[in-house]
Amino acid sequence: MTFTDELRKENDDIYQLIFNHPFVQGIGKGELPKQAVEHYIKADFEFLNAFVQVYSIALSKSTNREDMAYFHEQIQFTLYDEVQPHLNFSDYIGVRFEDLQGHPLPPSGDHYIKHMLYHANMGSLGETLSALLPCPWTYLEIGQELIKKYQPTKDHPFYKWIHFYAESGHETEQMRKRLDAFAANASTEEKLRMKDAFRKSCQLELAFWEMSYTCEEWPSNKAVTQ
Ligand SMILES: Cc1ncc(CO)c(N)n1
Repeated sequence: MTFTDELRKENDDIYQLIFNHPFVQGIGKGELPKQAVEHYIKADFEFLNAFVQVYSIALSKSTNREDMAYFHEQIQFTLYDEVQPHLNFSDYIGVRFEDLQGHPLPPSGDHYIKHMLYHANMGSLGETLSALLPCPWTYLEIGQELIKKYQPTKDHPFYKWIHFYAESGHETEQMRKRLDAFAANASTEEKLRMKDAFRKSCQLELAFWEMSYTCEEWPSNKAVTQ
């Protein structure tokens, strides 16, 4: 069993909670509260900006061209290709994508990007990849699970979103291969840090869906029971 096989197995509890989350099931059913989708897009736009920054930190720590080319490609994918699923969601709520940009991240999303930035700044490249991997991996499996369960046709409102991620296997494969290579040379302590970073990112993926579904806000007189 590879290191990433182990990670997947140890975190199956969180993967299942993600698949069963009402936001994710709502994507499959093609029925979601518009406010939740709006909350998601606003947060995810900022989240993906932070993702690009994390890749850039990783790129700056790379010592060979192959790793540099890899992080460069991933930055391009996030900046240009991942706009498609956002456009699918913004079409659904009938709001221009441009109007959903520049909004501060709610607490769970903020926690998630700071978790990734922490590992990117304080840890090794292996640790950084461990914090990043649940992003492509959980979305790939969400896409695959939703196709299996709902078999969406072209007239499904989230057909493009579901197919985009169900067909993003290359992203996960590439990241797993790199992380497995780093893990092969990592000490026991570093592998423990990698496992901790991976599990917390799985948990923060789940928290991100919940944040969107409940339209989570920073505590204030609006968001706190008086
Ligand atoms: C929060 C989150 N995780 C993963 C992805 C997929 O890259 C995304 N777009 N947003």
